[in-house]
Amino acid sequence: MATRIRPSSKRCAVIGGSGFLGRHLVERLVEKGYSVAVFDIAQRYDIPGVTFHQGDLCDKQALLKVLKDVSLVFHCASPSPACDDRTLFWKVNVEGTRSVIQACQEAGVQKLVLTSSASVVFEGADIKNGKEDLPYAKRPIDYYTETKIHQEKIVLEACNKEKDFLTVAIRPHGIFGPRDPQLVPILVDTARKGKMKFIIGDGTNLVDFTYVENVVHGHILAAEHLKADSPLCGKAYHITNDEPIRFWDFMSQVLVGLGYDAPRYHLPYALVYGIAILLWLITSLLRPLVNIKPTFTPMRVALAGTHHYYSCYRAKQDMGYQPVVRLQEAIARTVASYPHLKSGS
Ligand SMILES: NC(=O)c1ccc[n+]([C@@H]2O[C@H](COP(=O)([O-])OP(=O)(O)OC[C@H]3O[C@@H](n4cnc5c(N)ncnc54)[C@H](O)[C@@H]3O)[C@@H](O)[C@H]2O)c1
Ligand SMILES: CC(C)CCC[C@@H](C)[C@H]1CC[C@H]2C3=C(CC[C@]12C)[C@@]1(C)CC[C@H](O)[C@@H](C(=O)O)[C@@H]1CC3
Repeated sequence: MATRIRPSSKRCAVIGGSGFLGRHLVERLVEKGYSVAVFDIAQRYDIPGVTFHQGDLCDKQALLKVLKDVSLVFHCASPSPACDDRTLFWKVNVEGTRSVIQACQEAGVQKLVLTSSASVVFEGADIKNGKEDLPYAKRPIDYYTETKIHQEKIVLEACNKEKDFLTVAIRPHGIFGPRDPQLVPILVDTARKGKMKFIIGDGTNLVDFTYVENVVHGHILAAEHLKADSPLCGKAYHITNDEPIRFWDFMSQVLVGLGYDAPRYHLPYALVYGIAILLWLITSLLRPLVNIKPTFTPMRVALAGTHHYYSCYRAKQDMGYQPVVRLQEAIARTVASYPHLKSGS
């Protein structure tokens, strides 16, 4: 039997490396001297020294070709939560992740770092300083999150020290920063439609928003600390900015920074949540005839009106994690990165 020569521990692949988080991760890995192969359904940029492989992670043979000479894989690919396609979520996040694991094992990859989500434990009720031992949500806030739960379980269960295949899951929450296609663009779009005048609830609910560079830092620390004798094997880790902020203060700071008015008028949480459920029911019934996407979905209202912040004590203890960019600096950098979204532009 031919023995496989172990590739350098600095040869890695980033599945989903063309995305928002993936690209920031690739850039930092290159800065740190890693040689990086990106595997993604799309190529959206070019960086010297990074090889791009266009393909679907559900295609095990295509993945195998890319993974055969890497020792470390980051899996941060997923359909966008906004795409609302249940078949695609299941195919990519669940079945596709199984094919990623098989390809890693067949190719002799030693470490797999999954980007999971803190929302795997969120059911719409307050979470204050939640630890990783909270049970998975029995009623997740949406189907995307349901598939993230399955995905995380599959990856963590695959950790096998005897087979020299180690896995870990990073659970970020509310990632933001330059080039994010989701949080700031949706917020600005909602403000431009005149729908950001209201605060849902009393406005005191605390939430984690995590700057993308801190999330990247957590991923790389996890990869570097993941060893057979380390506590990381088969575990999940919250990675946040460790500075919970009032949801509506965060939204207001971003809006005002971009030249829009901050929301001012309060609406009762239960009322808005009830209306969101009703709208969701009506639009679901009408879907065969017309595809309307409401701005205030039950999921967004739940996220906007409850506490959801998480402890990253475990990451501090096991991998020496500390955020590298503080929240106010992160907000300033983010606002400055969106000149095209400024009011009046
Ligand atoms: N953005 C957040 O707030 C947030 C929070 C917690 C967790 N996450 C997780 O972080 C990861 C990255 O999210 P993001 O915000 O960068 O999303 P993104 O949409 O910017 O990036 C996802 C990337 O995955 C790629 N991809 C999708 N389907 C694929 C497939 N079948 N094969 C290969 N590549 C595929 C896309 O082309 C894209 O480049 C995801 O796993 C997401 O669930 C995101
Ligand atoms: C219409 C307004 C009330 C809100 C406008 C901003 C929202 C679009 C974002 C505020 C919190 C964001 C968020 C996510 C998507 C965008 C928001 C709802 C996620 C659900 C995206 C998927 C991640 O896995 C979740 C996570 O656990 O980090 C995000 C949670 C926060």
